[in-house]
Amino acid sequence: MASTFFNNKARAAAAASSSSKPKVGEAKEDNVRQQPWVEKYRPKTLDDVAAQDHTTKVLQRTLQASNLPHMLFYGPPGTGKTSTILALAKSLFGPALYRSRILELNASDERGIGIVRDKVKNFARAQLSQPTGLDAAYRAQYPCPPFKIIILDEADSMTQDAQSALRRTMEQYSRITRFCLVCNYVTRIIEPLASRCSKFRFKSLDNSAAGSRLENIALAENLTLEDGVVPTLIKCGDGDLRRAITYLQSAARLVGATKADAKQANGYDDDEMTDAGSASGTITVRSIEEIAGVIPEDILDNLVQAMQPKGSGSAYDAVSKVVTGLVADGWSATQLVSQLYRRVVFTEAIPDIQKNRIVMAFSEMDKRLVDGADEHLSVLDLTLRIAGIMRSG
Ligand SMILES: Nc1ncnc2c1ncn2[C@@H]1O[C@H](COP(=O)(O)OP(=O)(O)OP(=O)(O)O)[C@@H](O)[C@H]1O
Repeated sequence: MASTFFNNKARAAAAASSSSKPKVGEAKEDNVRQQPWVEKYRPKTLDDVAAQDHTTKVLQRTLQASNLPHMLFYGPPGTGKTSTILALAKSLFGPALYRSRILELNASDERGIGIVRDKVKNFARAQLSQPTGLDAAYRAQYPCPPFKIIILDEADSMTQDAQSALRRTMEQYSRITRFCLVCNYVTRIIEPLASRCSKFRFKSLDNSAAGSRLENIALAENLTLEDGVVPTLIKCGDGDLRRAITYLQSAARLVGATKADAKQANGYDDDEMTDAGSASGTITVRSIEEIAGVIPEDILDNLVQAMQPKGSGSAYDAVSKVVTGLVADGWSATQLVSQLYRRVVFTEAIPDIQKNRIVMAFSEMDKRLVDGADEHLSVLDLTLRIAGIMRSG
């Protein structure tokens, strides 16, 4: 099973590193190495934000005018929403004022009505302290406008009551406090709140923007990539750059583990790394797919084959056998649903009228899985329903 494989690798890497004595400077280097790359390569300025040109252009203008409206950033995960508001806030206030002028609440904070009445309101109404000790050069670089910013990340997970309570606070203290709501699903933000904000839509990164970002990271980290790794990362990331970067870092760790194993087994020290060591340092397409939990095409072929109409008999035995095997091998139901979706919906072989019903079955299954239904039963139900639809002609 994929996860066991990686756990063993991770254990081997940990064992290898704990048995060797750290050299001077290694601990610090390790900290840098272990820092999540999504943070390390988070855009620092608006110019660094890739593929959201319209949004960054408008925000550059507000930056020059130093006057922000309340804002609502929405769009798919990992497309730069949080990075953009953080970069904007840093450009407005600089390091000296950033902490006192920004309140950032994210999904790990409780965001019921209590927190809006308490933490958010208290910060929103607090008078601005006059910045002291900022020299002319600092003021020339950072506009330091006379307001604070409250960033509510994942605002779509706020309760309706909490969102309603926010309306009044937004209005009452707008002179000294601006809000930036960040969310994936704009429809989950109540209309009176949305209408108080300027809306900015973030789109999934196109392949070339995501690809060049990933290539730059690989270059900066001195990684060797097999042909096809970047397109595979883009495919597995599915428009989410955060996910693609995380897969790349996991694969690089695995390569690190392989090098450590090789060094330990062969007794080489750092300066004596051989060709064998560097060859094992190449990141492969398969390693990315393993990390992403991508189900190999031949396994998916078997499932699709079992679902095909054959004579008048039931598909149950054939489908159930493949699904039981998939579950026993530990493949995630969500992954299976997403790969199967692409297979079934993009094929020409199924008529549109059937696809219509199949898509309905997928959407119901997606909801069930999000609600925590049993994975085995859900996948079995979905695949049998699709088989039934295909048989019904
Ligand atoms: N447009 C982008 N330009 C450059 N880097 C990006 C971009 N989008 C995402 N990234 C990378 O992905 C990481 C995550 O991005 P970010 O947190 O801004 O996404 P998000 O849209 O706020 O996601 P979520 O909706 O899940 O909160 C960043 O640290 C950065 O490395």
